[in-house]
Amino acid sequence: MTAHVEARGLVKTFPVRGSRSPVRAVNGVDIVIPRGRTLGLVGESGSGKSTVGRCLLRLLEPTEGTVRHGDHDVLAMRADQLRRHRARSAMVFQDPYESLNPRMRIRSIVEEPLMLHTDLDGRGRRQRAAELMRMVRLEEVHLERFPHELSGGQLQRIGIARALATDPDFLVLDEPTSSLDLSVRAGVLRLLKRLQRELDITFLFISHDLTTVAAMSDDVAVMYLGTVVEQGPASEVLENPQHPYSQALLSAALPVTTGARPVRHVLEGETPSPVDLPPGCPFAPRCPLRRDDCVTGMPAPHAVTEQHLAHCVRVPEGTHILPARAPGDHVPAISGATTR
Ligand SMILES: Nc1ncnc2c1ncn2[C@@H]1O[C@H](COP(=O)(O)OP(=O)(O)OP(=O)(O)O)[C@@H](O)[C@H]1O
Repeated sequence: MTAHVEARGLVKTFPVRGSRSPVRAVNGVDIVIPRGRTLGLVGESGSGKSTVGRCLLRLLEPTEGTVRHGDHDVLAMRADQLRRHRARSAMVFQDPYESLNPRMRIRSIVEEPLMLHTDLDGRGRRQRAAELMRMVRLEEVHLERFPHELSGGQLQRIGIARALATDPDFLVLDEPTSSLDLSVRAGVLRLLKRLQRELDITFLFISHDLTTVAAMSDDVAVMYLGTVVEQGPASEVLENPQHPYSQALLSAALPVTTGARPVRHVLEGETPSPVDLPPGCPFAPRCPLRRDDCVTGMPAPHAVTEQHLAHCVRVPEGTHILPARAPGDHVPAISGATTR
């Protein structure tokens, strides 16, 4: 399938005060999302997921690489082209109480992107705001309220309405349900799915919650320390992870209710600092299957199936499966992997 949104060789560094080495938050990421599909981006906290999302929207300026959206080379756009292009994409943030201005009425929050990116007059904006409220299944009367008068679930629907205001065809959803009560999460996820289907929107769906990612995603990419270590169809990556890091991440998040006793893989040590990246495979220092050639260069992607890539030198040889641990072994604390 042809890409609707695509990044190649994406790198983003941030300067560190008092150090000559920058943080390499994203270190050479390739991503492809076909039109109307969802790529789930998973990985522990600090692995670079949000930075990738912001670079795709050019809310952050990538240090290296290319980003394409539709027919456009996003990074080549001048300021005026970029301003027009911004109407075609948007971001939904984790916490709507933080991301939406508490001093603005909901109407102003929803209509602001229309002011910035369209020529609609006051009447046109009011009509669009009313339409957006219907799309996110909220009553119009909420437009006259302030954020603190709405529940978390209602407010995230406002965040979605605002993101959809200019009729974008690409959304970055950065943990869109993590701050919500369990009881309202499913409703917001169903809403997102319906809107995606009806409006043919492409999603990058960032989440710690692997259950949610499984429910939402067509494809999944697993990030570790600024790189994608594995990506492919969601069912293959989540049910049959190949990269040792993906195996550990997913095993830490196995639902405890499944029949067989889940095998959980222990990872020793801490994730290295993105200021001082290890040579070769970023996971090598913690990988139980590490060998000498893991540190000599970044492993080339190996095609497990046509669409399923794993960046591990052992995968082509079939020696990449982590050994099972004895029952009662310590359960690893891989931050960010949950089944909440
Ligand atoms: N503006 C910034 N300045 C300096 N370092 C940054 C900045 N933004 C992100 N980083 C660093 O880049 C790395 C990746 O961060 P990022 O937020 O993209 O990860 P993440 O996977 O989205 O994490 P989380 O799940 O906690 O949001 C981290 O080490 C983070 O500290």
